[in-house]
Formats: sequence, structure tokens, C-alpha cells
Amino acid sequence: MLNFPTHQQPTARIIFQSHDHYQVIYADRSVHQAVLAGRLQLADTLPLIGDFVSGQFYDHDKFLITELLPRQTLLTRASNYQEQAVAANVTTVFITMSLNADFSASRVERYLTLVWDSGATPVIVLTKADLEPALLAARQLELAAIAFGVPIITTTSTDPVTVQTQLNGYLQPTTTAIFVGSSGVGKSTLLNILAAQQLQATKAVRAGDDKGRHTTTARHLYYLANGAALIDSPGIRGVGVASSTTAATGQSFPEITSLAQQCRFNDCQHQQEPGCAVQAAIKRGALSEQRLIDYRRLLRETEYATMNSRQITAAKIKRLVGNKKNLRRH
Ligand SMILES: Nc1nc2c(ncn2[C@@H]2O[C@H](COP(=O)(O)OP(=O)(O)OP(=O)(O)O)[C@@H](O)[C@H]2O)c(=O)[nH]1
Ligand SMILES: [Zn+2]
Repeated sequence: MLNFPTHQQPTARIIFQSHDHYQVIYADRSVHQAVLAGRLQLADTLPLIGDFVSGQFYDHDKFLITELLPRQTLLTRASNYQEQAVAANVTTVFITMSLNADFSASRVERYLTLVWDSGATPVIVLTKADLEPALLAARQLELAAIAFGVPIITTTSTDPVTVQTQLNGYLQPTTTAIFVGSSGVGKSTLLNILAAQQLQATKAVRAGDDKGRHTTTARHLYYLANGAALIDSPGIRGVGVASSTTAATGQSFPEITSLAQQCRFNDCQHQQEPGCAVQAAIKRGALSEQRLIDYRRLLRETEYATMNSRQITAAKIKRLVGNKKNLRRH
């Protein structure tokens, strides 16, 4: 039997969700199609993958979800400045990054913020060590400098036995782990090794798929034999963890960066400040206003990418209040 919270009504766990279609698993590992009771459909907080719910069976084996049980943790990400829930009751987040093209220490930093915010514990997992043996030591060192004691595991799918021994220590019967990371870094591959069976069809070459391989498009929760739960999730590159930095934004807009050096104030926001060289350039037609708008948008996105959810909300409110003040002035 799986390790579920006890409750007076039958308790199940959500292992899949697509719009209003749910799948739940029972403590005896039986899987059932499920729907939300009408009352829950209108609630502020909808059940999501990883949630424990209670309810009752109908039509023999279908499950009616009538109550969402309290969450221990909630993993979210920022998407279009909106906080978006990823999974509930996750205890361990494997921040998965490949040692080749995908590698970025600053992205790991942003993932770490997301994970600490959620209440779960992070573990950094580097994949594809076989592809970049020469870079391995330097990249491990680079990460160690920002990890502050968070475990760093190095894996290669060419050595599945070592993958299992390295990761099994983090997979207790009470664990719910999730793999997050860009598409193609090898999350499904690790999951398959851990489950020692094909849970996700990795590398399944399908006609019409130009990448020639399966891509995870929906989140699923799986239970391992020992009772540990694992969630596979689609790549979340660029969603809440934008890969560009504020400095990189400046590099993409060199003309604005150089104009800004002529602004009267060092911290000029190029709005209505006196002596703003950027606004002056727009007035005389040397710079398009759209360019400044694009610059601001990207700057904002990269700022948000480094903030936690509370900071994002605060920044949004500040911006809103600031805008209202500006409106009143005109
Ligand atoms: N050389 C090498 N290839 C790997 C390794 N791990 C995974 N791959 C390959 O990388 C490709 C992508 O692996 P997946 O496991 O599907 O990646 P994913 O992170 O689940 O990707 P999404 O489902 O798109 O999020 C596959 O062709 C794997 O065989 C590794 O350690 N070494
Ligand atoms: Zn300015």
C-alpha cells in the first residue's frame, strides 16, 4: 500500500491532469479516471498533479473528487508574469541540466530560487557526462560555487547502474520527486532508468516528429516499487527561468545602452526624467519608441526571472501603482 495521508473519506492522489480530466491513484495502486465535483470546479484552488484528494466512487470505478486536502509544498513557476502551479506535495526537485549545450550555472541559480520557494529540497543532476568529459571538472566547480551545499550528481545514461545507486538514496517511500529542466536534457531517460522499465517512450521515433524522438508534453506522476513517487514534466526552458540576464538584455540593445550613458541620472528609467538621452533620441527620430518598449519588456522579464513569487507580486504592484501616478500627472 502507498503512503497516503489518512482521512475519513477514501483518499486518492492526482497522477495526471488535462483540463477537467483527471487520473487518480489509490493507495492500493489502482488507477481511476476522475472528475471534480461541481463545488470544486468553482473553487479558487483547483487540484493539480501531486495533490491528495478525497471523494467517492461512482459508475463502479470512476472517482468523484469532492475535497482537496491541504498541501505540504507547492512548486510554481512564473509564466507571462503569472504564477503558475507546477505540482503539489513535491519533496525533492531534481534540477536536471545537461553538461553539453544546455549548461548554464545562472539558470541553476534561478531554479534553486524556485525550489526553495516551493518548500521542497533541491538536488542538482548533471546529465550526459559522456558527451563532455573534458568540461566536466570545470563545470562541477562552477556549480559548487553557487550550490551552497546542495548535492550535485553527475550522470550518464551509458552507466544506468551508477544512476540508480546515486539517485536511489533520494527516493524514500515518502518522497515525491520531480525532474525539471530544459527539453532534451534526459529527464525521461533518468526516470526510465530509475523505474527500470519504459515508463515514457524515450527515443520513440515517430513519423512527422522532426526531432525524431518523443517529447514529454504532459506531466505524469509515477510510483516506483518502493513507494517513492516521481513526476516527469515537460521542459520548462524560458518559462519562469529565462536564460538571458539583465546584462545580456543590454547587449541585445547596444544603441540604448550607449545612449543611456549620456542620461543625466545614472539610474535613469528613460521615462520622464530630465536630461534623458534616450527620450531625446526618440523625439528627434534617432530611436524608435518600439525599440524602447521591447527593451523594457525584456528587462522586466529577466528581472522577474531572478525573483521569487513574492518579489514578483511586489514588483507588479509597484509598477501598477507607479503607472497610476503617471496617469494622474497627465
Ligand atoms: N549521450 C547521452 N545521451 C543522453 C543521455 N541522457 C539522455 N540522452 C539522450 O538525449 C535525448 C533526450 O532525452 P530525454 O530523456 O527524452 O529528454 P527529456 O529531458 O525527457 O526531454 P523532454 O521530454 O523533451 O523534456 C534522448 O535521445 C536520449 O537518449 C546521456 O547521459 N548521454
Ligand atoms: Zn534616460
